[in-house]
This record gives sequence, C-alpha cells and structure tokens, in this order.
Amino acid sequence: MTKSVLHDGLSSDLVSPPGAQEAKDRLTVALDFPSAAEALKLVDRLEGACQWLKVGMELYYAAGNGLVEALRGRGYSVFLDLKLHDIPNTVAGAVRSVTRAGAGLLTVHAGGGAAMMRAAAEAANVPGGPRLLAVTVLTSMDAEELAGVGVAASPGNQVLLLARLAKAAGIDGMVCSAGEVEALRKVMGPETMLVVPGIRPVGSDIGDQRRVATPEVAIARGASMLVVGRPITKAADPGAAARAILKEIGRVVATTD
Ligand SMILES: O=c1ccn([C@@H]2O[C@H](COP(=O)(O)O)[C@@H](O)[C@H]2O)c(=O)[nH]1
Repeated sequence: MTKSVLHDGLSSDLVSPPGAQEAKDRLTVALDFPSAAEALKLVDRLEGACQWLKVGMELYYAAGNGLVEALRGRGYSVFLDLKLHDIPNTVAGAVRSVTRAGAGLLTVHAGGGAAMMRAAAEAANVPGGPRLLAVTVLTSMDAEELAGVGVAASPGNQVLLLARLAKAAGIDGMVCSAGEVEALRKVMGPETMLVVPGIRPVGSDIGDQRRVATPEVAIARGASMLVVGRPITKAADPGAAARAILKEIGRVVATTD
C-alpha cells in the first residue's frame, strides 16, 4: 500500500486507518455560498473531513483572494473554480491575478480553445502557480443540451475531444463526469488529474446536475478527485455527510492500493 504523507510530514498510517488520508485528499467540498462568513461557518462544521475546498464564482466574486488566503491560513488547499473563458490575453491576465493568492488548482473552460489554454498554461507556469484543470462538458449538460448549443457529438465524444485539446495545450488535468472518466483515464494515462463533479450519494437530490454518479462509482472508474457541494453543504450534519463520502472513497482506495 502506498503511504500517503500528512501535511505535517507524518505517515498517515501511523495515526489513522489505511487510505484515510488519501480519501481526504481526494474529496473537495464546493463552498457555493454568497459570503465568506457563511463559507467559513460551513468549513467549521466539516471538522477537517477534507483537505481541499473549492471556491467557485459565487464566493470568489463576493470574497476574492482574501478568502483564498484565509482558507490557506487554516491549512486547507484551495481549488479556485473560476472556469476562465475569454480571449487568450485576458485569460492569461486573470491567471496572473489569481495566482497571487496561492490557490493549488484553477479551472479554465476547454471550450475557449487551444490558444486560450496555452496562454493560461504559460501564465500559470511560475513558482507557486496553480495547476490548471480544463472543464470539458459541464456535468449539468446532457446530449440534448449539448445539441442546443450546436454540438452534435455525444457528451462522451465531446469530452474526449476537449480533453485531448487541453492536454496538447499544456493543461494539467480535466474536469469531466463519472460517465467519461474511465475512457479518459485510458487515453490520458495514470498521471493526468481527472476531477469529477456531479457526485450524488445514493438517495440525494440530483438538482440541476445531469451526468451523475455515486462517490464509490466515480472513484472506482478512475477519478483522481471528487467535487461535492450540496450533498454536503445542505446536509443537516455536513461533517457526517462528508465522512460518509470519505468512507465510500476509502472502500475503493483500500482495494486498489
Ligand atoms: O462540470 C462541472 C464543473 C464544475 N462543477 C462545480 O462543482 C460543484 C458541484 O456542486 P453540487 O452542489 O455537488 O452539484 C459546483 O460548485 C459546480 O460549479 C460542476 O458541477 N460541473
């Protein structure tokens, strides 16, 4: 079994069950809140269940780099999900602006094209710069919605096309649904980071998501990291909801080590 290393440098299996730290590193909780105060209240209720916290547009537009720094100050790694999508020069500038806060991961939209992604990758390639993830086809879109924006390809084929474009442009990883992660893992190899939102534990509300899977299925198919928002943040006990998901992740991790 691979020993994961805790952030204080201790081997995790000295202090917690095998796979526990790895499971924590593979869960990102999406802090979709309108203010820093509400986000930090939720963080307290997670009781350290995950290492990564995702700050999306709603929270970043309200709280900015200050919140990213505050979360890092509490020992969390920050995934900045801004889904940048503009002309190459503008996206490169945005990457430089957000890099100052020290986020570990940052998203761009693969639909912005190869030149845009290359410009983002160049701007992020500085000491302390974030790893970049390309959002392929939003997990809220199904084939019908994709056709509505003029894309005749299936979500699976479109994800594959955009992922190849992103990799060739120097992007570190991709965001896709659990439905595509197995095929993508085969094409991209073991090192590429494949991040999967649209996670719904059995019995939870699907809401606006369309391409969904349980935590266990997504990890078993080859996801590097899961993004979970409402199933945790809207739960009566967010800490318990996060721990239940960690258990599902841990079950798969333990059998694949
Ligand atoms: O294709 C994508 C890309 C990003 N997301 C983000 O993930 C979370 C999911 O939240 P839930 O509440 O678990 O649905 C949210 O912040 C999205 O912006 C995504 O869902 N799909």
